[in-house]
Amino acid sequence: MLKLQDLTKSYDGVNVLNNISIDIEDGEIISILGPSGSGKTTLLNMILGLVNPDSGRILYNNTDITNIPMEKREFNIVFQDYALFPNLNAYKNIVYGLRNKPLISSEEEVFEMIDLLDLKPHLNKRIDQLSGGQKQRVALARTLVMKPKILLLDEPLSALDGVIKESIKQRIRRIADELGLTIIIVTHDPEEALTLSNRVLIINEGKVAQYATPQEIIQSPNSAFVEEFILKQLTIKRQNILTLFGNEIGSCA
Ligand SMILES: Nc1ncnc2c1ncn2[C@@H]1O[C@H](COP(=O)(O)OP(=O)(O)OP(=O)(O)O)[C@@H](O)[C@H]1O
Repeated sequence: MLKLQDLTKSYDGVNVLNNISIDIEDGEIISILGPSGSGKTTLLNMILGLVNPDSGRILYNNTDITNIPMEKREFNIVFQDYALFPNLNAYKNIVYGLRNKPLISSEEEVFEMIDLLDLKPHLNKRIDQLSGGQKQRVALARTLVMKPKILLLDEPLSALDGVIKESIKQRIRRIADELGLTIIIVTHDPEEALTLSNRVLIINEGKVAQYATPQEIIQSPNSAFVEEFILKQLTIKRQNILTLFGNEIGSCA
């Protein structure tokens, strides 16, 4: 279990995160959701070990890891731009991290991951010959063969279009189910957070606005902010679709 206890952070005297305390169970998919500048990436980087909190603690399986450096935490992140090596083909990207730690995944395990992410037909392609969704899957495979204890994803779906988005969402769910892996995702899209996660952490101005299951958030938003920010966006989306259908029906008549 990962426990964040009273995490607080300021930059240049400006408070960015304020007493963030949540528990994350093993195998859960958690989304961190909030408006731009609310502190989502700062919190993700704190869990990863890239940013130190000013105060508070991070516990992993009851061990205090607050001062443990990033490489020793054995968590791993897929960045928004995938950060793949353009001069290597897809397969070489996937196994890159194993060159110094070959015992982490056997060749059989690497190919199981390639199968899980449906990458076999693309292994010999250069990165610039891959679509956005294929690049995302290569980035996921490259990270997963290193068997991270926790997988962090920074806006994993924002660059993908609708159909590919749904397929990557399904794969992320399968990875959590089949590997029992804890996955923490940063997003600013309420629909993505509510449809993908077991629990959603909504942060606003550096504070926990609500931390609950998607169902609880939809049925009982605990503040005007949650209702406005989250539910209003979904309502607007729904209205836009209904309006579109209305116009189409109108134009057919
Ligand atoms: N290294 C830094 N130095 C100074 N200020 C920073 C630094 N990193 C982040 N901030 C500030 O902290 C606040 C929160 O930033 P953060 O990137 O965590 O927000 P976010 O919710 O991820 O935003 P977005 O959705 O736009 O990516 C912002 O006001 C940002 O300008």
